[in-house]
Amino acid sequence: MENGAARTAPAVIVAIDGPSGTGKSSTSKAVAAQLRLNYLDTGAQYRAITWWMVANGVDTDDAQAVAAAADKPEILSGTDPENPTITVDGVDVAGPIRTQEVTSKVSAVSAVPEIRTRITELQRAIAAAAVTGIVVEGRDIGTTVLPDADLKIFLTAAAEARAARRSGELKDSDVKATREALIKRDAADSTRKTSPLAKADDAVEVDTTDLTLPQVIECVVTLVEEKRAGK
Ligand SMILES: Nc1ncnc2c1ncn2[C@@H]1O[C@H](COP(=O)(O)OP(=O)(O)OP(=O)(O)O)[C@@H](O)[C@H]1O
Ligand SMILES: Nc1ccn([C@H]2C[C@H](O)[C@@H](COP(=O)(O)O)O2)c(=O)n1
Repeated sequence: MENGAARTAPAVIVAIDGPSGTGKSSTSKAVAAQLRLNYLDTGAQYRAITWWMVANGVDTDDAQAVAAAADKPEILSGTDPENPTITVDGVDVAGPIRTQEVTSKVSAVSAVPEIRTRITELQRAIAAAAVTGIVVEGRDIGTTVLPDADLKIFLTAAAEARAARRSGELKDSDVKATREALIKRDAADSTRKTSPLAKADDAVEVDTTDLTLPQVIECVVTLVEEKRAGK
């Protein structure tokens, strides 16, 4: 180190993609907190714009109506992994975006190209402003939003494991119905024309089916540290 100056790690951009319930949010938040990086939940942004459409009476199955309203709501994401926030026109929507109604409509809204253009712009601006770096999780981060990310991870897990994890979060839930709903949402997200859920060619695939959450976090932290060390 020259002149006793403290060595600072270069900003690192980490993209974490994968189907629903593979552990993207839990892993990304923990990795970002451990490595003092920012964190962005892009699914929350698509949920937030879907919440706004529902709250404002827009028919979410009418792609033209959704496209016409794409620029209307102001969506702000707070990127502290210890306290991620999401507001729409100044309203905290962290709770309302997780309702069954929003979950059932978010794939249709996020398939509309004008919605993707709007949200992708927000995501790139947030990533560009992250001084120390950021972990961004979603479906198309490695392929479309941040194709030059320093590290791309694609998380997978068997549908049974994902449904069991999700059912553990929901009161009175039926694992079979949860599994079917996950598979239906993944199919819609993977087959849409614009920027579908997909693994980037240069992503590292991590199958989390038989791994505990701490094991997945450790695996990703190691991959980031190796990348930073230039290995
Ligand atoms: N490896 C794991 N083992 C057991 N449970 C896990 C594991 N990873 C995540 N979970 C749990 O599974 C649930 C879903 O995880 P999480 O929300 O992180 O997934 P996700 O991929 O972000 O899902 P979605 O895309 O639907 O938002 C949470 O309750 C989380 O604690
Ligand atoms: N980069 C992204 C992130 C999310 N979506 C869509 C598709 C998902 O079903 C939905 C909700 O995401 P979740 O909160 O479950 O991670 O949002 C997308 O199209 N692209």
